[in-house]
Amino acid sequence: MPPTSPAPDPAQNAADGPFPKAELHLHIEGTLEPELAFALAERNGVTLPYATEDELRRAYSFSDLQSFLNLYYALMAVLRTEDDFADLTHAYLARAQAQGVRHAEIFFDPQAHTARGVPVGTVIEGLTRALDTAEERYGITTRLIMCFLRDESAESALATFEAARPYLDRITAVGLDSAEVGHPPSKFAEVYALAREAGLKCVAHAGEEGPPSYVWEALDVLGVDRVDHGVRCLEDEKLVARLVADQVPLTVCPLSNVRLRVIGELADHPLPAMLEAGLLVTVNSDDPAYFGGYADDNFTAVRDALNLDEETLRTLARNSFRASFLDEPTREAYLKEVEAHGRG
Ligand code: HPA
Ligand SMILES: [Zn+2]
Repeated sequence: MPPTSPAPDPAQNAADGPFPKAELHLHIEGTLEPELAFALAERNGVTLPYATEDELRRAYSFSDLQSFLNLYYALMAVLRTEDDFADLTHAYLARAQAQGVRHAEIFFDPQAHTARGVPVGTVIEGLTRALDTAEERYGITTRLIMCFLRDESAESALATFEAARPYLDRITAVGLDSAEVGHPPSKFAEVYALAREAGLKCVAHAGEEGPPSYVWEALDVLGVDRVDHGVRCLEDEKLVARLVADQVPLTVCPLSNVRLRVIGELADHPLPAMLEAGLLVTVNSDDPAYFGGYADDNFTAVRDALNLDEETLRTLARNSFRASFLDEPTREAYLKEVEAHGRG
């Protein structure tokens, strides 16, 4: 099946097109667009509880993180084979390319698939088959981040890590996602220690719906290299000081924050205050098929809602590469592209 065609917005940014950027907070399962969901459902003989793509789209109205997760996990029923995961990834890469994404560090949720009888090897082989073509076909370098579902047990995370051991050479980092409140980072101290011992980087969702104490735990118990979301850090002055002092990157997802009601309106988003405080903030799309926009759609939305100027967008683009897990020469090459963008 060919990847779905990208839907670029020609009005974006100036004549130079979208800023070159890295996407650091992107759940590949959250890029499953309704048309691909229906196509895969048909291919795999899966019946979706929605008659049409429009009916499915009408379900994209969320009251909080859990209400989104319920649909996110339900739709994954259509992802069964290596081809499915490869097609999903090609569709994302084509869209990302049109949005100026030059580097993508991509989350996946193995437990959401193994729980349905899809082996972790099928998932990783499918994803990496597409990712192995990404540089040549789309001009995008990539990394893969394996996430543990925090509302599952610590034992399940450990078993997942062991099942993925044969594939660790394809994986750059581990992450932590799903329902946050009631599932603090410290629950996963043991599996994060194993991941670090195996030479992996560590990230974790914290401070999206959960309190600042979860961000402290992600830093001090899990030893994360980046915090995903982290917007609730602003409730704790000492935490902000720590994040600034150590320049711990925060992968903020503005359209996601509004759709999941973490923030009232985009115009009230604390992104400018976070930049002003000296935090190493990046802008990302999280689950773009569900939240109304891919990487540059998020850049454009915050620019318009918060009146950000070109130099602030350049800072966000620069931060995205600074916060990435790229090797230094590649990072420097991308940073040069950011500086040159829009300057003839
Ligand atoms: O925004 C998110 N938060 C937590 N878990 C998730 N899994 C997919 N998206 C998210
Ligand atoms: Zn996320």
